Amino acid sequence: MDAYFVYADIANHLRSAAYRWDIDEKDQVATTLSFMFEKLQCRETAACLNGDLASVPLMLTAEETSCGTIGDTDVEALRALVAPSSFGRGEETVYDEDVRKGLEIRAAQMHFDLDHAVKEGSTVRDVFQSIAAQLQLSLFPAQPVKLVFYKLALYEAGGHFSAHRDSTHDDSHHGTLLIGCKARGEDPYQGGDFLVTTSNGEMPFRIDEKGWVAFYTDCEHTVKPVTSGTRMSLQFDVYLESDAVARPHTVSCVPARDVKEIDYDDEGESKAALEDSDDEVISLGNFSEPISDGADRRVMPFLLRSFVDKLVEVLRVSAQFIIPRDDEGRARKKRVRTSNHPQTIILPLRHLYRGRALVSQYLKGIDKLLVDMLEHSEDVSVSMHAVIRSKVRCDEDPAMNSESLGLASPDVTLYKTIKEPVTIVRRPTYDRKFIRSKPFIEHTGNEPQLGETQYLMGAMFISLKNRIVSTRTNAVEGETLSTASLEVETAGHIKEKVADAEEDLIPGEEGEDPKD
Ligand SMILES: O=C(O)CCC(=O)C(=O)O
Ligand SMILES: [Fe+2]
Repeated sequence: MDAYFVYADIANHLRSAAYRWDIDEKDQVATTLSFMFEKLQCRETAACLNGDLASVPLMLTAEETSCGTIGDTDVEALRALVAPSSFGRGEETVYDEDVRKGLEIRAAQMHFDLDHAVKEGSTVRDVFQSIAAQLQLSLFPAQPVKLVFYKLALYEAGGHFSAHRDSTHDDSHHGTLLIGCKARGEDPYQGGDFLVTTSNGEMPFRIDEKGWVAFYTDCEHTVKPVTSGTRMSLQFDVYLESDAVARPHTVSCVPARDVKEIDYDDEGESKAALEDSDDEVISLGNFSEPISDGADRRVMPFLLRSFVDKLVEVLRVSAQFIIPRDDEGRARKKRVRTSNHPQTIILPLRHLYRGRALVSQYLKGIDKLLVDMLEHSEDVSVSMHAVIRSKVRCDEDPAMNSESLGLASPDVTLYKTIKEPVTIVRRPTYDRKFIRSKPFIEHTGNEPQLGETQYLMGAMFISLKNRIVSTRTNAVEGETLSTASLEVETAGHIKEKVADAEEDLIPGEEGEDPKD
């Protein structure tokens, strides 16, 4: 059954089928967990109409003059500054019109006059501030949000950019914001559709001067070929950091908020988001995401809570070592092993994180909501690590086939094999794309050699905190312990082990697709 795997003591028992824990009836509860995990959906894009954007002037830095506004852009003035757009392929910077055909102007050559009044009583600064506040509510709840101008992109007929993820420019960089510009004296561009692929499906947008679109940096997106006209977009990087960190080209920064301040109604929409803003909200709120099949699947806060409750239940059911107590509550000396059920649950992170950004302050979407809830849980402890899963395939001798699970080091090799049994909760429609994989040994020479693939992902490790779980009657190897307490010895040993390794860990890495 694919929904859920257990790996046990793999290093020492590579070929032992006995250590594979298949799901049978008693494991229904864990299977349920996998389906519940799948149901946890969270928005990964946000978009909003904002009538004030059109009157924001675009300033050319060298001349200190404007080249019109977002709603009426002097394309001829921009043409003197444009350069062809490259993209990143692995470590290289590449020009390849099959992947990307477009022009751009870098942030150093343009800026915004933040004090300019767009209408009575409100300035360009206020316009960006309102966008940053809405991004915080919709994509980055309670996290500090900073908007930093990155570039202007210009596509003419034939221009396009095939599916890619945006390059991240720092560990704190987690989103992209786009605002379209209208070319002066031209009809609106044709073609040039903008598609964002989220883990909830594909979302189409039109990039124009009427509003803004934002998405997490690891969401793949595509600019379809422009068929006529001039398509321009202003691109901003979204950093999760306060204004104590100085960054050139910053246009706005909203500070972190106390999580408790965010007040979600029963629909999972943030009430504040709707009250604070005059803008027409297309999609706001942290828990809902209209998806492309037309269904409006919503993740209510209670779904998240019941998922965490179920996690705790599974861990309790799996509690492996129990210390029977006598009537005075003293632990009996001998520990009785009742099962080899895993005491650690591994939840793969849904998003990608670079370098050392695998920390709760930088998590995105459902990852962030889950970690926040787990960190506040009285029942479980949570830590995050890069996990590597290796599959070894031996065509000569299929009995040699094996899989192992371990912690990854910065060079994406196995750092430490996880020997304890663990449960990995996989979504039934789990998407490989979010995990980097590489075949690293080929069949070579005359000798048969193992073929091996590694998958790397960021994951949460969850285990019960050390505590008395319950006082109840429990059968232990046929013996009935009346008034016995069950004390669960947690999988803390995994956590300690990981703590030694922590310094050198690299989390879920980005793939090698075209990036910008
Ligand atoms: O212009 C756009 O809509 C976005 C372009 C883009 O994805 C990029 O330049 O990375
Ligand atoms: Fe992009």
